[in-house]
Amino acid sequence: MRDLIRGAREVLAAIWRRHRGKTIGSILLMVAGAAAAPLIAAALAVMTDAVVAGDSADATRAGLLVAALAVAVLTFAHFAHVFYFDLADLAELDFQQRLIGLSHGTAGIHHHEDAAQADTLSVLEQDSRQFQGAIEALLNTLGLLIASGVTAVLLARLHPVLLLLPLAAIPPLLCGRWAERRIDRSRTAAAEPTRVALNLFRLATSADTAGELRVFRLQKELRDRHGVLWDRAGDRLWHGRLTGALLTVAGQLVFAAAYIAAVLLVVASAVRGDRSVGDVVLVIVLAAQVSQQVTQAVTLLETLQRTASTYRRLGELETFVRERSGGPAGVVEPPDRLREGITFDGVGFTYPGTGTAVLRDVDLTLPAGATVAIVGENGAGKSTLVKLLCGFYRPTAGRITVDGYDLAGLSVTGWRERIAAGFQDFVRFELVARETVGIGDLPRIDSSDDVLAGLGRAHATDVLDRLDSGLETQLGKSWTDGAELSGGQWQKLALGRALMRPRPLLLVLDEPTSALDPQAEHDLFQRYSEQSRRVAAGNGGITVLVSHRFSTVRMADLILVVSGGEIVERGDHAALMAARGVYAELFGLQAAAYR
Ligand SMILES: Nc1ncnc2c1ncn2[C@@H]1O[C@H](COP(=O)(O)OP(=O)(O)OP(=O)(O)O)[C@@H](O)[C@H]1O
Repeated sequence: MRDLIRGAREVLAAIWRRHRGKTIGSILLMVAGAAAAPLIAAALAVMTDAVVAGDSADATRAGLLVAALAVAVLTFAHFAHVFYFDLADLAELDFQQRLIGLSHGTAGIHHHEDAAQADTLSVLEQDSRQFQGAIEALLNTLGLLIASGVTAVLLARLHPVLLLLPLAAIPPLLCGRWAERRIDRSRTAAAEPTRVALNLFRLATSADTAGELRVFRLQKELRDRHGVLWDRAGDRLWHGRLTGALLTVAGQLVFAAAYIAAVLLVVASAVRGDRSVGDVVLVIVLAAQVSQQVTQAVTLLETLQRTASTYRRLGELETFVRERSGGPAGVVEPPDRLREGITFDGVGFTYPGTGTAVLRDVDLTLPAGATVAIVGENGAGKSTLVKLLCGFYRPTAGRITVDGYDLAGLSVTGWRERIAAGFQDFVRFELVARETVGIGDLPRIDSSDDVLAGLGRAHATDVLDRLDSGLETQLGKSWTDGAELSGGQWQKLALGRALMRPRPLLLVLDEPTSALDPQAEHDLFQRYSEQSRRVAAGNGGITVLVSHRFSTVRMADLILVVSGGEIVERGDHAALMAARGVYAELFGLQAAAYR
């Protein structure tokens, strides 16, 4: 029950936040329409008695009242629906914006990498389409309460025992709630196979995968796996829905028995002459309305229960995100320039939900103004170091300090404003080219000069030569006239985006040039590091580059070799070569391969 009230409160609060006038208007229409319905029964009874008594004036007046009430019910309901559609859109907008905030408005990304929370997010995404029904259900419930009140008064006037009739509504209500809970459990159980099946579907229908799927002849395999998962999800849903339907029917049967008893009670007393014909009409119509009200209540409660589950899930996810954020949000503004650098002090890290530390006892300083390269085998922990630097996760041991300030205590927004990053799995934002690059520094997105400067720093202005309208060209296959780019071209734009901010305190480049050829990558970083040294002399900014290409890495001021979650070697190229350790060996192997 608490869940139900919370769900109803959340929906009402959402529409109230978005549009008070429409919320009030829809409630008034609903109340008026709801009260009119049972009054029709009373007016019908008066009309019947007037007809039986041969009083044509009274019969006409009552008849006109019946007509007026019927018109009111129909028109109010119609206008109320217009409001529902609008309010449902507003509630959906409110919910989706909360979901976006939860999904990407947080400092950390742990909820995206936890399977259970990913399931919850996927169910919530689907649930965000249900507000049409939720708003209607909520307002209809308010109307139903009023209609039931008026009906109860009319029934009590006929015979006090008839007041028990709504009590017979309790079994169907309870059964309806049990049914909804059962269905909800089956939806949760089906969430994982549904999510994986949808991922497979996207994989099997995406243009990006077309080549590999053909070469490896994966079409049948994917279709089979997709089918198996879909069947598994379907089975779980089917059992839930079937049990739910059986429970609902059982509850309805109890009410049907009570309905028949109520009508028989008044008919018997009318036969004895204790009641008028109008009373019989009244009880038949009212009992039918009670039946309708009960059926409606069950359906409404099911819908409200579903809405309540949606908000419960949203609340659980919010709690998860809050609790796993690793402590209170930092408030200290980061410095405008770095004097000392960024220091890792005994840093260890274990991904949530796993038992193995992927970083152990990392002690290191990234000096202000330096270009730092991180190398190491796959899975060594390079990207994890980067994620900690960006503040996506907090260390599970030790701390990271920025000029002596604990990174965990720095304002997330402030830190994000002072860093820039380019990742290997960059996003192909299908916007116009200027925006695709410009979103790297939102306040300057409209400045073509600034966007060109970012592209210049990334040595990526040549991508524009292929675009009909230059910076204003719409990019992406989703648009009819959108220009499609090669993987390397998309990556160059992503690099331009990463370099939009001219003076970041920390620039992280996690294999951002993997789609470029080694020579192009080498040339790019040669020129980039010259520029960045000039900029770094001003604000002490640090560039961190993760790369597997030693020809690029060698120009860094400091090279870190990561292995098994530890820094096993550190120094510049000359020092590491002289040490004849892992770095020297790997450098020698790669150089020989290119010879
Ligand atoms: N979200 C995650 N949840 C659990 N474990 C993870 C997660 N991401 C990475 N790992 C594990 O952490 C370890 C380090 O991964 P990381 O991505 O930091 O390696 P990397 O050095 O960047 O590798 P690569 O060169 O392949 O990109 C790996 O063993 C990986 O399986």
